[in-house]
Formats: sequence, structure tokens, C-alpha cells
Amino acid sequence: KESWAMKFQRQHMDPDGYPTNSSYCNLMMRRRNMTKGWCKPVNTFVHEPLVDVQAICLQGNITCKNGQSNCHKSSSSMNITDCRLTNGSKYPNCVYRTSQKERQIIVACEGNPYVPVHFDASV
Ligand SMILES: Nc1ncnc2c1ncn2[C@@H]1O[C@H](C(=O)NS(=O)(=O)C[C@H]2[C@@H](O)[C@H](n3ccc(=O)[nH]c3=O)O[C@@H]2CO)[C@@H](O)[C@H]1O
Repeated sequence: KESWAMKFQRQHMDPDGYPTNSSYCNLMMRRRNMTKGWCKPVNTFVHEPLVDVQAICLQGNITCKNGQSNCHKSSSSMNITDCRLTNGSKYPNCVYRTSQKERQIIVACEGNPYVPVHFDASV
């Protein structure tokens, strides 16, 4: 069974990757298994070293979108790519818009070791 930590890495980590063209999201959403059964509407990939994203859990606690208080915001902005499903998409044909951004990210952390398990938002 895939752990939450491994699921976070599968869904959100691409340290060596970079959106060289507009098909980055179309490729990566399939490659990372987020277009099976449904087209995941929104997904962010982080182009930073895993250790830097894991270090976010050491930042101060903030409130998550779901009201839990185990979220943490990165101290600096990070290289991310937002993938957003286009309106014309019809499963199983998942078509995404690729947007490359520099944002602070907010993740939820859990467990021992206390690591990212959920991507909450970018700001
Ligand atoms: N505090 C917590 N602590 C621990 N766990 C927590 C906590 N909260 C949720 N989980 C769990 O995480 C799991 C999960 O998949 N949550 S999810 O909201 O659907 C993820 C969002 C995110 O993947 C994506 N998104 C969204 C915005 C953006 O900029 N970039 C971007 O990528 O869209 C998704 C939907 O918004 C679920 O099992 C839930 O129980």
C-alpha cells in the first residue's frame, strides 16, 4: 500500500523536471497516475529538492483549508507548475493548462518522521 508520504511525492514532487512546453501537465498528470478513473482537476508539481520541501514541515503551524492546524508555509517562494483541467476536457481525455510559477507553498505534514502528506495551496 502506498504511504501518504509516497503519495505526496508521486503527486507533487518533480525536482529535476521543468515545464519545457505546454504539454508538461498532460504528460505528468498521466505519468503520475492522476488521470485514472477521473481527471484530477487541479494539481501542483514542485521543482525543488525533496529535502527543501520536507523542511517546510519545520516551519510554524498555520491553519489548513480543512481547518486542521498541521499546515506549514515555505519561508521562500518555490518553483512550481500548476496543472489545471481545461473546460473542454472529457474523461478519459484529460487536457491540462500548464502554468509555471514562483510561489510560497502550503503543505500539511503528518507522521513520524513528520513529512508532507498533502498539498494545501500556493500563495
Ligand atoms: N490538514 C491535513 N492533514 C493531513 N492530510 C490532509 C489534510 N487536509 C487534507 N488532507 C488529506 O490529503 C488528501 C488530499 O488529497 N487532499 S486534497 O485536498 O484533495 C489535495 C488537493 C491537492 O492535491 C490539489 N491541489 C489544490 C490546490 C493547489 O494549489 N494545488 C494542488 O495540487 O487539489 C486537491 C484538492 O484541493 C486527502 O486524503 C485528505 O484527507
